[in-house]
Amino acid sequence: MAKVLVFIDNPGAALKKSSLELLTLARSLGEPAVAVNGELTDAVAASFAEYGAAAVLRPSAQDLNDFLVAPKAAFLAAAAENTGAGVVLLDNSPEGKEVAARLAIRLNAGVITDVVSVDADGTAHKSVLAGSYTTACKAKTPVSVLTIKANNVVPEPAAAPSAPETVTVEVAVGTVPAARITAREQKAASGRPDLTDARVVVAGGRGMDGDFGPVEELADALGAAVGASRAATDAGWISHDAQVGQTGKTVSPQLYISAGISGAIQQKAGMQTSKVIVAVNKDAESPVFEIADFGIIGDVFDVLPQAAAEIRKRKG
Ligand SMILES: Cc1cc2nc3c(=O)[nH]c(=O)nc-3n(C[C@H](O)[C@H](O)[C@H](O)COP(=O)(O)OP(=O)(O)OC[C@H]3O[C@@H](n4cnc5c(N)ncnc54)[C@H](O)[C@@H]3O)c2cc1C
Repeated sequence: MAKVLVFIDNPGAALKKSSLELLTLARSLGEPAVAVNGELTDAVAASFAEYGAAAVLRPSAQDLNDFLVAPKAAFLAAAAENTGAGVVLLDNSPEGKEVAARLAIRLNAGVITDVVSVDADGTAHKSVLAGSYTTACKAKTPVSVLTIKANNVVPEPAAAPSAPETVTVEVAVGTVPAARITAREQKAASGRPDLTDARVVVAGGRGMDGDFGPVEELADALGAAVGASRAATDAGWISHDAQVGQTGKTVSPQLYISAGISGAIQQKAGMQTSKVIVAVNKDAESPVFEIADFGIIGDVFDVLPQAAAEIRKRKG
């Protein structure tokens, strides 16, 4: 059976849904093992067993978080060699992609990013050129490194839990050329889900005219993350972190509500793999309606508050 290695970086107190998705995908491709950096809580270890991991690999060095990505790639390369993995799966975050690239160089492996699904034979599917094409691609190398977009796999525990063995992997951090982190500042938490992992995203554009209140109100009614077009972030109405699109974040939620956004190709590039797209725009000719599953021709300042009120009412 093919060996599949999943990289989980600093899982925290409990595994994120995107990590459970990686473990579920790994099981569909072969026998999964997990390389974990950072603290490993009992709850996280229990999830590894629940999701059928055969082994949990830990770095010998405890200070990987003191550096930028290079030592993490070194750890993962050693873990891949230890397990004989033919496929390595990482999340599709900017850091995940950078680790993937460095890992691929170390393993002489093909790397495919922005993957939305993987066939049993290792063929990966992704959309390219600002979402204009969907492609199927397969690495020709013995090892392939894939970064997987969140929200494209339904997390499912294994039929029977495993009893993963714990393996310590030697990582000589001192021999890896790496930049040391000298200071960190915690970002204020919004209380909303992370944009790239969220199951529901409510995004606003220039049509919000400087007032993101209705977007935030609807997002909170739905337990959603808040996104934005570049027009809105460039105008300073909301932080650049919220930008969705070619030069912003790529999201793939179950539901994407687009409010006062025209649907330019650079915006579509970041959200068109969403499962259901609902567009609210007062211009019936707006290109966003070409990709929307449901369209509401109306003013965001009428539609969004009504939707939020109705959702709150139904939630009780
Ligand atoms: C290299 C490059 C990279 C880019 N990267 C990105 C990116 O990552 N993400 C991104 O989003 N853009 C990106 N852009 C910009 C992109 O081309 C568009 O300019 C941008 O997406 C437009 O944002 P918008 O839809 O909010 O604004 P507009 O195109 O101005 O659309 C506003 C929409 O709101 C509607 N509207 C106005 N008032 C209301 C109202 N009261 N109620 C309902 N609807 C209303 C209008 O009918 C219109 O359709 C990039 C551009 C370039 C050149």
